Amino acid sequence: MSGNLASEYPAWKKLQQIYSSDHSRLVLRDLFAQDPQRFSHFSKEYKSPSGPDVTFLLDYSKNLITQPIVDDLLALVREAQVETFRDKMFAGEHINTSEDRAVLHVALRNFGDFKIAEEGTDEVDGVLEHIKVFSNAVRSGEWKGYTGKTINTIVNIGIGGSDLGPVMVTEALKTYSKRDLTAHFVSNIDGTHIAETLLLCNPETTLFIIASKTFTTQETITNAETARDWFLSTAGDKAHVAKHFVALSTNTPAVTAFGIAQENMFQFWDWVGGRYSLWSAIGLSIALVIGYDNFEQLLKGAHGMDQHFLKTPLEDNLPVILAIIGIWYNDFYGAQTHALLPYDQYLHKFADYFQQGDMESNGKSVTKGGQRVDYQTGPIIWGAAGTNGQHSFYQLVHQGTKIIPADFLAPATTHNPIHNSKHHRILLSNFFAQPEALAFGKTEEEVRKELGPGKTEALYKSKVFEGNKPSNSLIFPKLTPATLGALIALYEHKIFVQGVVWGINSFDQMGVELGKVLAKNILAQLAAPEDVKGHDSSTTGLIHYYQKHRKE
Ligand SMILES: O=P(O)(O)OC[C@H]1O[C@@H](O)[C@H](O)[C@@H](O)[C@@H]1O
Repeated sequence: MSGNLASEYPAWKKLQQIYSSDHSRLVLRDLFAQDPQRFSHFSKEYKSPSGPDVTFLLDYSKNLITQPIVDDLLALVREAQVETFRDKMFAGEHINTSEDRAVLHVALRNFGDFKIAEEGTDEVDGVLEHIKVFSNAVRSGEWKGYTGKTINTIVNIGIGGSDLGPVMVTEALKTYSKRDLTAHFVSNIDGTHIAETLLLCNPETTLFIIASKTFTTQETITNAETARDWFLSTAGDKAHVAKHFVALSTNTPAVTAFGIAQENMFQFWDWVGGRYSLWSAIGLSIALVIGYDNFEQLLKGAHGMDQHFLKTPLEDNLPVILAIIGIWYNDFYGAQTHALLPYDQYLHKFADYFQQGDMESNGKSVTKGGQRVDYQTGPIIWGAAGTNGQHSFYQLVHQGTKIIPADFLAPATTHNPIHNSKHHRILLSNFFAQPEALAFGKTEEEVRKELGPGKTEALYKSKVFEGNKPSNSLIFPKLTPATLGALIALYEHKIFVQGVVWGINSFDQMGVELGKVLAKNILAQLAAPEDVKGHDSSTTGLIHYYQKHRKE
């Protein structure tokens, strides 16, 4: 986030030369054969420096790297002054320059360690206490609806960062959830989303959580108004709203104008980016679902990773290692995407979550200094829970023409050891097998030996796996709240490091604005064909078709 062009760093130029001269020699079969200790050279075990016990193993040996390449990538990190910018972030400096804001999601999980001078950071504990008291009251049944009944359903209405984090975490930690409290998440402006959800709700026992940092987001406010109308159509008296609607926001006047009392508002601050907000009041639905103590464990697990990121030398710093490996493929190998492949059904929303986390952060093409970059920035993030992906897109990952770096993640122990853990052993055998198959493939010689003579040349060729497909493997003992917190923070900081190296601002999101403005303009023109003005022929034609065929 220095604003420099990454391509001007000496280490960048050196890495380009290394790629040109050496990449054909970077063959995993050979690299493993040459160094029997490769696994121990390129794997690290994380142990949380404080708080709850969190540990995991990151194996990055199946990457197209050597120690000199790692050293040059670390030199790049130094030249980009990543450590300086990291320290600025933790100190509360306004590193989000375009919006003149601090970037302080780390302050939301700072159990007293870091000194941060920014307005609002001293209010964090108070909001956590509010979350604790409120979530305990709802979960215990002490909080009653307007007819005196206990709340058994919550509906979080929010979008983007005010939705994806709570969705991902409540799914990931479902095993810790209060099973008699059902949680729904409504995000889409498509009326289908709220309509289908309301069919499952009883106004007497439902709590709506309106989650919006700005409290101006069209989707969220429209869905919230619809929910309020639906509620009032049964409850009648507006005074009952107080028992059934709470808000999570930085915008007190807008929350009050909506009709939510200030005591039912959970505050956060402009230094919390939407996609980094699950640790803030936006996490209220998480605390309701898994309980406040587990929510706090999540925060503490993340805090441990913050300390690791802040204090560990670069060569042992796990977010830095993930970041440099990503840069190596993204910028030198020309990889377009990065797959997140958790072998854990509970993590089935992990890739969706980091689609926003990574792509909204690093999907930029201008440096902080305003220069157009002449290299690739953020990768396309995608993925699915294993083993489902194996039966759909892995074909392309194994034998397609693209290089697709991937992270495989799995717990050693499952929360559901059914059938004597048979399921889990099968799952993990796949978790181990896929990176192995990707890295080492199957040669033509091996195929010929296996099939024997007399087959067509085409068949021999089609069964070859070229291998040399890179991946990281990350294995942890069990998916606990603290472990999940550490994993999320690991990826958050990876995104940070990459953003600094690329010289971009990872903390604004100007790219989401244009479409919103155009949609607002078009919304005002939808009534009649003669209102449709100022568009290209394609957009005009599409709107006219809609106007001709709609039935409202
Ligand atoms: O929480 P809000 O203000 O309703 O914003 C929701 C989302 O709105 C989007 O426009 C932003 O790109 C996201 O970053 C944000 O998370």
